[in-house]
Amino acid sequence: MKTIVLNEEELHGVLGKNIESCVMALGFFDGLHLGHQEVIRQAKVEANKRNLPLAIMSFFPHPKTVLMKRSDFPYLMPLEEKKKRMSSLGVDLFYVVPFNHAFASLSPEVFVKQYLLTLGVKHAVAGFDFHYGNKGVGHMARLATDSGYQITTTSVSKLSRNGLKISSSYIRSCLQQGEVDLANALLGRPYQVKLQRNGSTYWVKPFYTLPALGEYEVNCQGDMHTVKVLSKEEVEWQSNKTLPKELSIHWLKKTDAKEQIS
Ligand SMILES: Cc1cc2nc3c(=O)[nH]c(=O)nc-3n(C[C@H](O)[C@H](O)[C@H](O)COP(=O)(O)O)c2cc1C
Ligand SMILES: Nc1ncnc2c1ncn2[C@@H]1O[C@H](COP(=O)(O)OP(=O)(O)OP(=O)(O)O)[C@@H](O)[C@H]1O
Repeated sequence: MKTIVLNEEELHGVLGKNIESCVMALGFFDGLHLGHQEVIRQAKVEANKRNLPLAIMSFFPHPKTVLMKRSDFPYLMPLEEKKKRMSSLGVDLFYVVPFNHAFASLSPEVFVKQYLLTLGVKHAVAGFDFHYGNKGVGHMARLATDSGYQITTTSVSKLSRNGLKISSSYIRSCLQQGEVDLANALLGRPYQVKLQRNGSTYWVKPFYTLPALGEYEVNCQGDMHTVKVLSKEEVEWQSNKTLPKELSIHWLKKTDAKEQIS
């Protein structure tokens, strides 16, 4: 999989080249949960049907950090992990567009023409609630029109669980409640976090979110352990062995009574 950070310069560079046609899935895709996996699965089917590569367009940082000025946004995974998972889902090209005020203010038509048509998109796939263009007024039902009927579309229906849309926000709220087992069910795998040793405890690495304070059973390289979340950033690891510099853990379940991060 090739990753391209698509700033203005890169885009203008692409304009001069003989760009290959593609099928593209669009969205932020934080966590790559079951809803995201379904969008990418359907996009892969469309790409295979046409014998075209599958591209993803994502954004960075998260639009809410720019539009709502949220500096403490609780990301579920860093870009590096998103890349690895995208690649294992059969994505050929991963475009990351820097999300800033200038980009956010593009009209839906200009976004579709300047970005999607320039990148050779023949078919676009996104969820029923994907929005694009200034104030988020663009949506899947008008993307074909915005492209002058050069792009066809697939709008993926809502994937729900317990009557609620599976979403990154839902997973963030599960983590905040310590409901890591429900977060795992929405992700389709145990939630993973990377930690870095800081003396006798561990700090969470950037772009991961810890669950609520308290004790949890976790899996670390196939072994079960108990850890204690001490704060939004800090984890205590109980072990008699020498502590490694870095740990990658998968959260399994909360083992004490619920406590919330205030
Ligand atoms: C060109 C462009 C401009 C956008 N402008 C706005 C905006 O002004 N206001 C807004 O709330 N969202 C805006 N969005 C963000 C979308 O609403 C949405 O958050 C983003 O495309 C990620 O999609 P997803 O959240 O469905 O993954 C824009 C998106 C694009 C692609
Ligand atoms: N449950 C779902 N069913 C169908 N499509 C979905 C679902 N969740 C997300 N999508 C689609 O996947 C793409 C990426 O979505 P996005 O990153 O906005 O996820 P989200 O989980 O809705 O995030 P958030 O909760 O932060 O709004 C978009 O095209 C979106 O419409």
